[in-house]
Amino acid sequence: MERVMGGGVLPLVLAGAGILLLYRIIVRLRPGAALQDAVVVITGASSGLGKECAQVFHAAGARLVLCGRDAARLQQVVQELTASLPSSGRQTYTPSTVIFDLADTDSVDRAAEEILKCYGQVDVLINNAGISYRGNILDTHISVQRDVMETNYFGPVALTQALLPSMVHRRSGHIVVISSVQGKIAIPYRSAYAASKHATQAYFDCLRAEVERYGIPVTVISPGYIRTSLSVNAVTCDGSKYGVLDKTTEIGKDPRDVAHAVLKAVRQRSKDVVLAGPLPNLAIYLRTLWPVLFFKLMASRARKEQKPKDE
Ligand SMILES: NC(=O)C1=CN([C@@H]2O[C@H](COP(=O)(O)OP(=O)(O)OC[C@H]3O[C@@H](n4cnc5c(N)ncnc54)[C@H](OP(=O)(O)O)[C@@H]3O)[C@@H](O)[C@H]2O)C=CC1
Ligand SMILES: CCCCCCCCCCCCCCCC(=O)OCC(=O)COP(=O)(O)O
Repeated sequence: MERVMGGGVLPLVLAGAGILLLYRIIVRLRPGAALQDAVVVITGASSGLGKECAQVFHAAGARLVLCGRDAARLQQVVQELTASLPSSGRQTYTPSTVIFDLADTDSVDRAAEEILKCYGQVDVLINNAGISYRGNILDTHISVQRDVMETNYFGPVALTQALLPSMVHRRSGHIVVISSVQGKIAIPYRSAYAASKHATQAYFDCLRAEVERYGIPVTVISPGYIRTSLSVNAVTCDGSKYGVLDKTTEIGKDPRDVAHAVLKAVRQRSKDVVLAGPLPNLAIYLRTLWPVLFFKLMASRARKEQKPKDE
C-alpha cells in the first residue's frame, strides 16, 4: 500500500510540473498584443518610469497621450522622442500631451474628455504617476495621508472610471497600474504610500474580475526600487518635500529596464507582475505564510530606522 502511495506521489508531482511548464510555454507563444498605432495614455510621463515608458511605447509605434502637471517638462519629453528615428524602423507618431493634476478630481474628468478627443479612443491606459512619503505616523498630519491617497489612489481611480465606459462600449482596451512592492507588504515610515498602493492593488484586482467579460485586461505591476526621483519628490509628515535621493533608490533598477518589463506585461496581457529581487519577493510570501515573523522583522526595522521622540 505504502509503495502504491509512494509510487503515486512522484508521477503526480511530475504531471503537475509538466502542466505548469506547458502553460508557461503556451503563454510565451501566445501572440502578443500589437502596439503599432495603439493609443497609449501614460500618466506621470514627465520623468522617471513614465518618461521611459513613453520612450519604449513610442519606439513600438504607439500613438501616445502623455500626461503630467508640467506642460514645459512634457513638451521637453515630446521633443526628445521626436528628435531621433527609432532603430526599429517602425512608423512613429508625435505624442499629444494633456496637462492636469491627478489630485484634483474635477480636472481629471476634464482631462479624460481631452484624452478621448486626441484619437477618439484609448487602447492602453498606464496609470503610472505617483508620489511617495517618508514619516512616522505619530507626527503625520491627516491632510498628508489624504493628499497621498488623492494622487496615488483616487486620481488613477477617477481617470480609469472616466475612460472605462468608452472601453466597455468598444469591448476593447487595457488598463495598467504601476503599484509597488509596497502594495503587497507595508514597511515602517511609509504609511501613506503603502496604504495608497494596497488600496490600488485591491481596486484594480476587483476591476480585473469585473471587466474580464468585456475583454478588457487589467495589469497591476509592482516594482521594487527604481532609480528615479521618487524619494526626492516624496512628502514628509508636514507635507514638505523630502528632497533626498535615498541609497535604496539610487541603486535601484534602471527605469528603462522596468519600462521594457511594462511593455512586455502589456503585450502578454499579464495580470499581476512583481518586478523585484529575491528579498522583497520573500517578504511578500512571508507576509502571507508566516505573518508573525514578518511583523517582528518590520518592528525591528522600525526600531533601527528611527527612535521615537519619547525615548
Ligand atoms: N522609483 C521607485 O523606486 C518606485 C516607483 N514606483 C512607482 O512608479 C511610479 C512612477 O514613479 P517614479 O517614476 O519612480 O517617480 P517620479 O517622481 O520620477 O515620477 C512621478 C511622476 O508622477 C507625476 N505626478 C506626481 N504627482 C502628480 C499629480 N498630482 N498629478 C499628476 N501627475 C503627478 C509627476 O509629474 P509632474 O510632477 O511633472 O506633474 C512625475 O512625472 C509611481 O507610481 C511610483 O509609486 C513603484 C515602485 C518603486
Ligand atoms: C527568514 C528570512 C527573512 C527575510 C525577510 C526579508 C524581509 C526584508 C524586507 C524587505 C523589504 C523590502 C521593501 C521593498 C520596498 C520597495 O521595493 O518599495 C518600492 C517602492 O515603491 C519604493 O518607494 P519608496 O518611496 O519607499 O522609496
